[in-house]
Amino acid sequence: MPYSKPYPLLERIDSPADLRQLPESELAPLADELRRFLIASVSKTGGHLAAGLGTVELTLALHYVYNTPDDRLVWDVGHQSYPHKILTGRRERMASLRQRHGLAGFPKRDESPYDSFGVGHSSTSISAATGMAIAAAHSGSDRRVVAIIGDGAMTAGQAFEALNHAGDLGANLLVILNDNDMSISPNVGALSNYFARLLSGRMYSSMREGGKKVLRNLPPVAELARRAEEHMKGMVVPGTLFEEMGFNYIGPVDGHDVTGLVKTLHNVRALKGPQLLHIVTRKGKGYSPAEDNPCAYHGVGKFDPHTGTDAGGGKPGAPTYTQVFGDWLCDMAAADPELVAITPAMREGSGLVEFSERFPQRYFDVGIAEQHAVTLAGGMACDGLHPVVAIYSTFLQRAYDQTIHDIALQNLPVTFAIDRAGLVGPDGPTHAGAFDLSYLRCIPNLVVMTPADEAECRRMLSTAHRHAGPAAVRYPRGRGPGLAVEPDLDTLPIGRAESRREGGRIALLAFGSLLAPALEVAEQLDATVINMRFVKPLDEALLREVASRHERLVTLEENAVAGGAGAAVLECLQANGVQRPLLQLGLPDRFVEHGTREELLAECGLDAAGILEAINRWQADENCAGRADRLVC
Ligand SMILES: Cc1ncc(C[n+]2csc(CCOP(=O)(O)OP(=O)(O)O)c2C)c(N)n1
Ligand SMILES: CC(=O)[C@@H](O)[C@H](O)COP(=O)(O)O
Ligand SMILES: [Mg+2]
Repeated sequence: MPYSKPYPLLERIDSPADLRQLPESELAPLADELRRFLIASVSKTGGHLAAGLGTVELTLALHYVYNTPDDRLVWDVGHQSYPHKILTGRRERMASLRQRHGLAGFPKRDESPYDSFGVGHSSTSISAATGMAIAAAHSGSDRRVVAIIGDGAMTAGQAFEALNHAGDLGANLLVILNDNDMSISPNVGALSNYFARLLSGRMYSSMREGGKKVLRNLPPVAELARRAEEHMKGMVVPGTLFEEMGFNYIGPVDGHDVTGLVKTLHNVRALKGPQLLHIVTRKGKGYSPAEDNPCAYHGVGKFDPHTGTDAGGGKPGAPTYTQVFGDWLCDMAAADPELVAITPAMREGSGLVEFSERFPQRYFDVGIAEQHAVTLAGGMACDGLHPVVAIYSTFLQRAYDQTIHDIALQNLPVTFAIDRAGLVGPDGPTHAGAFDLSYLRCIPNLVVMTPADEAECRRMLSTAHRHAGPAAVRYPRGRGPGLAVEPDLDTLPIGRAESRREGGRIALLAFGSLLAPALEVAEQLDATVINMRFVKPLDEALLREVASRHERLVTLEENAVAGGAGAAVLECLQANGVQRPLLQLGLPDRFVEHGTREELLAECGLDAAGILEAINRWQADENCAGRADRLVC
C-alpha cells in the first residue's frame, strides 16, 4: 500500500462542509485515503496511532451527519482524534503533531472550533457532553451533542457518574461506545466481559435486530411498551444495563461500515433523550502491524510505514526510570512474598510487564480507575499485604482524596511509584506531572522522595517499601544520567540529604532530576550542591547548617514553584528564623505546552544554561528583584 500521495478525495476536504458535499458512495474510498494518510503522517511524527485507525469510519460518518462544529463532538481521552483533526482543516499541520508550536496530540479548544472540549485524561466525555446538552436546552438551541468513549475509558467511575446523571435527566445526548476490546493493553474487568457477552454470537444478531427496532422513531406509548418488554427480558438482554440507566441502547453495529454508520447516525440524530450507540471496531484497523499488535501501536515513535519497524533507531543505553522501577519491583517481589502491585490500566507505561508475567497472582490491573487503585491498596495494606501503586503523576491527581483519606490519614504502608513526574514532552500539559510535589508534600504522614539518578531511585523504592507508613517516589519520563544500578535492596535514611559538592558563597539545593544540571552549573559558579533527596521530611538540620555557611540559596525542582519543594525549603528556613536570599527555580505558573522534554526544560529555564542565566541575573540584581514566580528574597 503506498503511504504517500495521491489522496485525491482527501485533498478536497478542508473542512467537514466539504465532506458533506460528497455522495455517500465516496465515503468508503475516502476512508481508505484517510487511513493511508494517517499512517504516513504518524510514521513521520510518532504519536497515538492504533486508536485513530479504529475511528476512521466513525469520524467520517459523524462529520458527515452532524452539523459540526455547531453540533458538538466530545472525544474521550482524545488520542483517537487524529482523523478528526485531519478532516477539520488541520491536514497540512499534521506534520507538526506533538512538536513544539505544532498541533497538539489531543483535542484542544484553542486549536480549533471543532475541538469542543479539551482532553487527555480519560472518561470525561459523558460529563462534558451532558453539560453541553444542558447548556443547549437552557438556550433553546437544537444543537446535538455526541460523546465518543472507548470501552477502556468506560471502566472509570466518572463515566458511570455521568451516565447516572444524564440518564436520569433525560439529556439530549448521544454516547457512542467505541468497543474494540482493548484499553492500552487488553481491557480488563467485569464490564469488559459484559461487552464481550454483548457481542457474542446469538446476542450480537439479536441485538442488531433490537437496534433496528430502536431506530424507528417511536411514539411515547410504543416506546414505553418497548421498554417494558425489554425490561422483562432484562435477565437475558444485556443492553438493559444502559437501558436501566435511562439510555436507549442501540447496537452493537459494525464501526467500520461507513455507509451503515451514516444511516444509523441519521436515524439516531432524530431521536430525543439519552441514546447509547454501541459500535464494534478493531484497534489498529487497516494496518496489519497495528492490528496484530495494537498495544505496541497505541503510541509509537517514528516508524517505517512499509514494515512497521522503528525508524527512529531505538537508542540503546541506560535503562529508563520505568525500567529501573520494573526491575526493582520484580527483585523486591522475589524477596517479599507480601508485595502486590497495582496499575490503573498502565501495565506497559509503568514498567509492569515482567512483573505481571512472573507474579500474575500478585498483579492487579484495575482498569482506568485511579481512585479505586489507591483505596484498594489501602485495604490490602490493612490486612498485611505490601502494596505498590504504580501510577503516573498526572493520573494520581484523580485519586487525591483517596491518597489523603484512605492512605495517609490511616498511616497505611503503601508505596507510590510515581512515574512521568515533571515535564513529559509530546503529550503536553494534560500529561505533565507538574504538581505532585505541591499536592503531596502537604499531606501528613507521607514521605516524598525525588531520586536524582537511577541507583538512587532503586534505593528510594526500597526505602518506601520498607517504611512503616505511606511513601512516594517520583521520577521523570525517560532516562536519568546513566548511573549503574546495583542489584541490592538497600535503603536510605529517611529525611537525610547529601552534600555533592562544596563551594563558596552560593548553595544549590537540588531535588531529583535537576541535580545533574545543578552540578554542571556549580562548576562555573563554584557553588555548593546539595542533593536534597527528600521533599518530606526535609533535612532541616542540613538546611540550617548550609544556610549558615552560604550567602545565597537556590532551590531547583521539576515541579511547579507554587507550593513545591522550594516552597518547603522557604517555609523551613522561615520557621527556623533563618533569613537568606532564596531563588526558587522550577516550573512556571502556567501550563507548559508540548515539545520534547529537553526543549521544554530549556523553555522553562531549567537546563544548565537557563539555570546559570537565572542565577547570574539574580546575583547581579542588588535588590534581589526579579520574576515574582521564581524569586523570593
Ligand atoms: C485518567 C486516565 N488514566 C489513564 C490514561 C491512559 N490511557 C490513555 S488511552 C487509555 C486506554 C483507553 O482505552 P479505550 O478508551 O478503550 O480507547 P482505545 O485506545 O481502545 O480506542 C489509557 C489507559 C488516561 N489518558 N487517563
Ligand atoms: C493517551 C494516554 O494517556 C497515554 O497513551 C499516554 O500518552 C502514554 O504516555 P507515555 O507515552 O508517557 O506512556
Ligand atoms: Mg478500547
